[in-house]
Amino acid sequence: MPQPPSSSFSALIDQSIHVAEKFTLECGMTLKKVPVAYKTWGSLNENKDNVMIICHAFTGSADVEDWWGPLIGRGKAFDPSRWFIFCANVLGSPYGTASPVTVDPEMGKQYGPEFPPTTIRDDVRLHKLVLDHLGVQSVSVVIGGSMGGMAVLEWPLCTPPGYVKYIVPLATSARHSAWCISWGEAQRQSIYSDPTYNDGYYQAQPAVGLAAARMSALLTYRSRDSFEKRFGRKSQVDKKSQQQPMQKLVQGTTEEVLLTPPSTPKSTAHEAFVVHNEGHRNASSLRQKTTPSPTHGLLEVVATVSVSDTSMPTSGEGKGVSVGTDVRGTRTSAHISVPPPKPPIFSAQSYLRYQGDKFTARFDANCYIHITRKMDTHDLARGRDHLYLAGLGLEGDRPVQSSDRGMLAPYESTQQLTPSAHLGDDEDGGALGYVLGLEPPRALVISIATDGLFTTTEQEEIAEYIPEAELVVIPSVDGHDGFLLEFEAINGEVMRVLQREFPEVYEGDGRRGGGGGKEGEEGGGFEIKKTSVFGEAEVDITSW
Ligand SMILES: N[C@@H](CCO)C(=O)O
Repeated sequence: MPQPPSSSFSALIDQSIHVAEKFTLECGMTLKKVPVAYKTWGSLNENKDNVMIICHAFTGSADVEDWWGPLIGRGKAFDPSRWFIFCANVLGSPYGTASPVTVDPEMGKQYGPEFPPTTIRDDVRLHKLVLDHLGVQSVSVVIGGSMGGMAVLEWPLCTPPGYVKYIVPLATSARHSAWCISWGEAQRQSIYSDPTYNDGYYQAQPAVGLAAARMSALLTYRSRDSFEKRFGRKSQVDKKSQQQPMQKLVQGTTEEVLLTPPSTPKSTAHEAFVVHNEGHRNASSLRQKTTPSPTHGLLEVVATVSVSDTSMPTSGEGKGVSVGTDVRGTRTSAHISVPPPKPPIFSAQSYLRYQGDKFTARFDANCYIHITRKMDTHDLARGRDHLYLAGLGLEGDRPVQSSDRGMLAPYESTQQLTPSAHLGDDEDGGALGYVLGLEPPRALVISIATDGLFTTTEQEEIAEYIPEAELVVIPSVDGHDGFLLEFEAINGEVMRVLQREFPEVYEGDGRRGGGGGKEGEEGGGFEIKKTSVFGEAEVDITSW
């Protein structure tokens, strides 16, 4: 099987690669020659402790400028003139760190579906090796949202006490909820159901399944009201989105697949078939289909909707189509005197398809499966119940040691599935509350008010058990992705706590020079200046 370079996706990013000679994962497997992709901005101070770690979300990368760009710059929350900012790509992501698209140095071929399972804790331990390599002595603050927020919560627990001084988790949870686990499962099933997936041993990206997964994921990242406000029942008149071939990623090159079924109706039944399958992206199976029976009966339903509901968008080519009702009350076939109507395309539908295509050009299906499973393992109390018991004096007299904090907590499937005590079961929050109590004090926990994926209740739980933590709920119509879009509000909140917690860092004008893309840039506004490749910011929301 021809192998693409492992950098086929990561080549998009100007980043550094550190290679760890070997790394043992929580699952017990040892990876050799492990690439870790990372980016830094600013420079280390003399004490090598002015360190700000930023943790990326599910499909993000080490390129913070791409997805949180408006937060970086002089006078902003991520100020490279004051901070040494570090962001590393997670295991399993296609953007440079070891993943299913990486070539296994021992086998000489991509890991593919054989890439071993990894956890958020593995990411933290691996990224700390890079910080050690860079000479970092301790970390002032760790900030990140969604999956990045999971890592934020794990950093202080997977490193020696005091190594991390402060944390800002956004739009995240102390453990992955049943709701999130279920969405991940549904999205994996979309990928598995693509006939080209081939158990993960594909040469060409199973783009149809991956696009479907991204479409449903995207809906969980937004909100009902944001879609209503943006799209309503508008039609999509741009023919591009209906007719443009979808690009399939094939080992770094692209091939085209027809998006739409044959468009010349041979009969009214055939037209119904075409309308029925509008948007069905598996063009090859459509080509193999036999013409459906004219008595199929679907035409009536579809044609009636097209012409009797005047609020339905149409391409404008359906004028003159009439649908009658005979004396027995049975619908008759559409009377086609002019070219038949194209299936109606709502703007909202078209946007989803656009997002699906955009995503398959930048992400890998095996990586998608891998990272959703990684998030499923997230539970701060997993394997740490003994800390809680020791705290209650129920596990002998052994004092809690730093090595207990989960740095190499055993990972077994049974443990992964063992629920920790539920918050609220005990007044003290049980094991999870106890573990949250080990986090650095005064954390700023940020929630997006309309987040239906990682709900405000989950951030309330985090804030309740971290000593003296503060919860800020940011109003936003955008749902979960608000953490990638509400730049000004997030910047203000993060700046406020950083100046309070690290007054010494804000003395003077800040340093100039050193490495870092936006070193000299003054704060400026928070408008989106460029459409993010990896994040959700779009300059022109109508450009698709
Ligand atoms: N929309 C973002 C956040 C998900 O939590 C992503 O795709 O990574």
